[in-house]
Amino acid sequence: MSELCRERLATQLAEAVAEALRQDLASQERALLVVSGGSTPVPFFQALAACELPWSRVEVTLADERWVPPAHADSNARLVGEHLLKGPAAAASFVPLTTDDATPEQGAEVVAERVAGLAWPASAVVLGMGGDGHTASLFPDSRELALALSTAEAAVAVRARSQSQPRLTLSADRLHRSRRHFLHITGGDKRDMLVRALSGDDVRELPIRAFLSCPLAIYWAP
Ligand SMILES: O=C(O)[C@H](O)[C@@H](O)[C@H](O)[C@H](O)COP(=O)(O)O
Repeated sequence: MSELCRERLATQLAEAVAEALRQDLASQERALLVVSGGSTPVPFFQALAACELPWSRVEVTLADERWVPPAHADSNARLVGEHLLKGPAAAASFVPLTTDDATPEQGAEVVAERVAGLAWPASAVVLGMGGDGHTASLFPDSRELALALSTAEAAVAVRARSQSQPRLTLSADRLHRSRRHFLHITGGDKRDMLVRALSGDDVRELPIRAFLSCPLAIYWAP
């Protein structure tokens, strides 16, 4: 049952995001979509790839990335390439968050400049959430969390004990620069975490809270 619910949720989210892009493309030449990685988005990516859009006018980038080569199994760029940028959607302009530098600290400035040049404000930012209340790579156990929550820079290198790889995340400020925000989560544990996040305001404890004070379309299925 939950599988069917999650498929329907993914389709509904894809239709909402496609409509957001269409609305903005009616009045601007290019539109930006920011998506998250992980496992939850896969059916959403597949449903969105099937949507009718002027994909050549759509820019796609990530809310965050693991600092691994694009061909690595853990790469979010690889995930987007395998599930979203297929068929007509392959005409979209994908902007990765990694460079050839050995560390995200070395590559962060170049990535920040690359990201800053996109069609902000985004038409849509689609966030996920981890079981620890993180979103993008804004991790409660990261020493760089305070910086990522406060900087005006577009991208920040982050490391977290809970994560096996260093990361590059868009800053909270940059992720807020969108006309629409969506949160895509599934299952009881994430529902419970969202309830907990909604009942407090300490962003450093649960970074998803940084996005609970703006309009947020929550797409949740069991
Ligand atoms: O790079 C990542 O992993 C994501 O951007 C991350 O923020 C993700 O949205 C959450 O960790 C939820 O991941 P799942 O969908 O796999 O639970």
